Amino acid sequence: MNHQIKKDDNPDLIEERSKATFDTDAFGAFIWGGYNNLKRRREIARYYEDHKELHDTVPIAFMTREEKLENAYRKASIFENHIKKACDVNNPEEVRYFNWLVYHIDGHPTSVHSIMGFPTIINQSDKEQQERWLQSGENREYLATYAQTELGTNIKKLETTATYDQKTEEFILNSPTVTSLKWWPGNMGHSHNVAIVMAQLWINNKCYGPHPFFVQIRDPKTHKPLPGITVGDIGPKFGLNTTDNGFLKLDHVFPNGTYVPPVHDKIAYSSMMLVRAIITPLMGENLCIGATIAIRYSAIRRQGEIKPGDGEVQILDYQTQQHRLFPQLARGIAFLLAGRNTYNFCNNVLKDIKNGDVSLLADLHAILCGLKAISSYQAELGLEQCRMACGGHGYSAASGFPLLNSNQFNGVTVEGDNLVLLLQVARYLMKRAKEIRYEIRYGQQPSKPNEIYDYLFDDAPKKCLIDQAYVPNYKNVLESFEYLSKKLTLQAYDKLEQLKQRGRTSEVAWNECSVELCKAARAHIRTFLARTFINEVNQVNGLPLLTVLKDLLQLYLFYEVKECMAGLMEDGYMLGQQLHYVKKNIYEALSKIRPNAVSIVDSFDFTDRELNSVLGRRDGHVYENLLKWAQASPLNKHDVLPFHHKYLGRMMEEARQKSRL
Ligand SMILES: CC/C=C\C/C=C\C/C=C\C/C=C/C(=O)SCCNC(=O)CCNC(=O)[C@H](O)C(C)(C)COP(=O)(O)OP(=O)(O)OC[C@H]1O[C@@H](n2cnc3c(N)ncnc32)[C@H](O)[C@@H]1OP(=O)(O)O
Ligand SMILES: Cc1cc2nc3c(=O)[nH]c(=O)nc-3n(C[C@H](O)[C@H](O)[C@H](O)COP(=O)(O)OP(=O)(O)OC[C@H]3O[C@@H](n4cnc5c(N)ncnc54)[C@H](O)[C@@H]3O)c2cc1C
Repeated sequence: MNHQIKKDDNPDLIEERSKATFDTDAFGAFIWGGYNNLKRRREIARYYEDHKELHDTVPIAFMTREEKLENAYRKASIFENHIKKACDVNNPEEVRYFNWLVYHIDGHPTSVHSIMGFPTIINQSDKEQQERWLQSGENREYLATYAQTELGTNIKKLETTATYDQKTEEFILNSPTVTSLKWWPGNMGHSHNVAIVMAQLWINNKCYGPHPFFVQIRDPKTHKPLPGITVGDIGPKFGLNTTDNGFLKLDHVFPNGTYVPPVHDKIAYSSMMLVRAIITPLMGENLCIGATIAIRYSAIRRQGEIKPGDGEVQILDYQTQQHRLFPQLARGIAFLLAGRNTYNFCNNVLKDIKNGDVSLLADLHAILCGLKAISSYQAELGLEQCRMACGGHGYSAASGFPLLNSNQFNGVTVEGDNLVLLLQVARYLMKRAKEIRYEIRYGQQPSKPNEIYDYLFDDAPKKCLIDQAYVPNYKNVLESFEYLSKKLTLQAYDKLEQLKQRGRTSEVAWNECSVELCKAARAHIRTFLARTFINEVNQVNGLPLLTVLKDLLQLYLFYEVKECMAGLMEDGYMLGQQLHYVKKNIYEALSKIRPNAVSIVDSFDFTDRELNSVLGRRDGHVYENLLKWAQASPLNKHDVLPFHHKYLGRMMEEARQKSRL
């Protein structure tokens, strides 16, 4: 049953919704982690709808950058009062959702304080510092950005220095070169007045590596930059244009403090882990939003005939359109599920770390790096497919895609370039490979058992077992991913070792294997995503929901296997006939999903505000609203543009006069 049917909606959508074979609320509860969460989302969305002061005065697409910033600041100034009424502020998902409704994809203009600056203070300060800065940070008496990236350096080699002065007992923060300027920190340009500056710590001429420092960059009252601080906005970007990403130059600035060594030398990186954990479900949500817009639009757009004489069909009936869109839906769901799992894992490990237990830190780091890299890349490609699936209207800001996709671009870069992060996964895999090749053979115990990589130590079947069974066997597909991941991991490891035996240094050998290393990392993460999706679906009771989820799972698994076919077939593990079964499973899944497609996207329960798209409107009244949208364009305030006669009008007039001569 589809709960979104309303009698005045577009008739094609009513028809689509009436065909649902499952309960959309049950699906929504599965996606958002239970019925109560679904209910809370609806209550929060209603709160947002009822409070007009939180709405945009005109569509964001029609605003200049300054207007966007002012609009975001205006909302931020009243946001704190509202959020306490709308949400349980201790529930991060409720807070995130309310933020999304109010600010949409451009984000809260103090988001870096919430997701990076302040968490760094919470997780990386001692008791005394917490007493001084926790409550005031919570109250937003100050706003802290996270200033790590520099104009031209990598993080191990950061150039910003924090030198301890024994006499004054102060740290002196300095940007010694132009390349050491902090560049990119969010909300640093104008909004925030404190920066958590990552700088190389020097004590008694000894460097202790990058450490975070709490630096007041603007006067708390006047908001003017403090002496020694040069700060500003880095200019317009592809997206996130309500975020004033900034530059910062420190000229011998003196924040005071003492040095307390952390429990692990990578604790300083824990703020990045938290954000990486947030990014994967966000990528899932973005992709599901794009798929919702494109699938609804494809259900109301009629173009061409399949059976001559039968009339124009909904473009969603074309197999090509389904093949373009449904895998995005399945991937979006896979990212949401894996993201939720690892977010919980991340919070548990961060709690352990606070108690001095860092045993799971490396496992967590690797999985977060890999998921962030795969999900952001596939979401970017997938959103582009969604845009293209909407034809010309997909290119209009009215579709929502220009804002969504241009913001999405940052996903592959923020919190570490994707390839750099895949190489971190590969580092971790090479340690497991070493255990497989040497340590276990010589009687040593492998590292602590862990569901994420145990398969690397198991003997999987040597032949692919995918067959043409009517009910697909997911275990056979999962084993194919495991086989590929293990093979690529060991191949990369053996190549590395051979190169080293031939005299290459570790670093040079690493570089010469880095494409293969990234392939191994991708295969490992694909395996994790597939396993998580299977595990989650296996926990579902209730046949109608289970059936539609299995259709999506079937599409996900076989689509991903097809993407890996070169690696699976090159050594004869998978045969040509099996590739044929894989494709058959994909096409079958597309046809099974087709009648439920609109109801599946309805199940996400996205409001029109979240979609921000005329094409994806819940009621399907696209064409009349496209006209309204165009008429609202600021250009159409004038019948004749104020500067028309100055240029084009004059040009035409002069041409007419000439031709009269
Ligand atoms: C569409 C919307 C998308 C998103 C919007 C949402 C929010 C985002 C908006 C804006 C916020 C953005 C903020 C930022 O970007 S903040 C800056 C983030 N910067 C980075 O992420 C830099 C990436 N680089 C790194 O993290 C490190 O350079 C890297 C981990 C790649 C390498 O570390 P290092 O330089 O130390 O070198 P290695 O020798 O390779 O590593 C040494 C060792 O340490 C281990 N390691 C590294 N990091 C961690 C960690 N976090 N936890 C645990 N362990 C870690 C690494 O595995 C090595 O271990 P070993 O192999 O045992 O030696
Ligand atoms: C919208 C946005 C918001 C941001 N917000 C913040 C913020 O709040 N705070 C902050 O500190 N930073 C922030 N950043 C910076 C961001 O974290 C970095 O841009 C990101 O980590 C990538 O680093 P980089 O720009 O130095 O790229 P590079 O690391 O220079 O990457 C450029 C290319 O070089 C390749 N490369 C680099 N190193 C290696 C290697 N070791 N092996 C192989 N290939 C390599 C990469 O794969 C990539 O292709 C933000 C960036 C953006 C775009």
